Amino acid sequence: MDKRVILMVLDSVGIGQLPDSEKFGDVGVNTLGNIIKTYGKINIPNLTKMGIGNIDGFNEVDPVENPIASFGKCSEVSQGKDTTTGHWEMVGLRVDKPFKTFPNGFPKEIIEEFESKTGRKVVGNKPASGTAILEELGEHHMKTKDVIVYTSADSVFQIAAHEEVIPLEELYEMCKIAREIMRGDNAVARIIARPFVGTPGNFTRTANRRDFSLDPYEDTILDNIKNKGLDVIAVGKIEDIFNGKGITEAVHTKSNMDGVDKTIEYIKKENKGLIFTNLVDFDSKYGHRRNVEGYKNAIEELDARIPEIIENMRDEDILILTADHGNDPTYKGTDHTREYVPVLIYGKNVKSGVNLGIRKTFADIGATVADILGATLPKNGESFKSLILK
Ligand SMILES: O=P(O)(O)O[C@H]1O[C@H](CO)[C@@H](O)[C@H]1O
Ligand SMILES: [Mn+2]
Ligand SMILES: [Mn+2]
Repeated sequence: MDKRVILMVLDSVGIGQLPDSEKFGDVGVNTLGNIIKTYGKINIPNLTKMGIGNIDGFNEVDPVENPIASFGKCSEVSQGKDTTTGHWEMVGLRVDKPFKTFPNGFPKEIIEEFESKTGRKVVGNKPASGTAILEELGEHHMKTKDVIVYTSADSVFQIAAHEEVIPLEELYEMCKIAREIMRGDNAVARIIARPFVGTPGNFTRTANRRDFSLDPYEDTILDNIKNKGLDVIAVGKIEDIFNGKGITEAVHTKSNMDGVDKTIEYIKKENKGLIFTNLVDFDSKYGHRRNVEGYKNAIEELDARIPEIIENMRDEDILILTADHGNDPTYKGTDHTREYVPVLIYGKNVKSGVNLGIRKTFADIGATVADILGATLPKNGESFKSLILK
């Protein structure tokens, strides 16, 4: 049987400050570590067995004697701490020039162009937390049908609209118009549709969020794997993060647990190559909301599903758990945090207990995946396949 890799990104589950985190305004950040510290201990027996506590410098979980996985952590070299940057680096691209951000909102000309092309007026136009801005402007939007445009510390142009006020299709259409406007000098990493429902004081965002990314500017290992005739199956927001480039099949998800379900469904199916999953609730539902308890519960909930993932794997399958940046819910503000990400690799054909140390770049993961699948290696990153395969 062909080898298959299941690469699962636990969105924002970082494991501690990088040497350059201070430059990003992040001191003492440690998403998983600080959550554990808040409670003394959390219930993650499976991550513990895999060796999360054996990772160099991650001291919030006690190391185990015989971890069932190989373990390590990766540094981010790209100049950013957002989802796009993290995932692109992971598959072999380096983002040397940070994506453009708009800390004072978007220039007047951009808003005017957007208004004239969409036929809708804009309110907001500033950096904001997505839930706070609904409290502030949701009611106004419902009365006037003006759309709420906002940004954040990330390179994003976000459009919020009530699903019963503006049909989803129109919202997605507006995102496509914004995507065309926000290119060249104004190339934001993502345009994001933020539909919501409910009544003033009780608004909730729905799972119909869509991200409209830029194309990765070069081929990644996803293209290399696809070009070999293998499957590249995207679960959750992976398809959006790469704007579909290098992906052969995709499914969107409603929640972390739905993401795990759909990943397991694909593990059970006949396919070969890569199953690439992103579990975004950690980040969007808990990290940005600075909801420590919610984040802790979400990690415990994921941990509890690990045995089921493993039981469904074929002998040739290789599972990699990692993350794309941090989002420490105990830290000030509501933004991502610059952190190391964990790497845990498990499979019947993978050696257990190998310490992969501190890898210089997330791209080591992509290089290793390409190497395992016999695809062209990325320009960046060093494969550690020879260290881990039996
Ligand atoms: O506050 P919300 O809308 O969840 O925004 C968060 O989600 C967006 C994309 O990750 C970023 O802007 C981030 O700040
Ligand atoms: Mn992310
Ligand atoms: Mn985020």
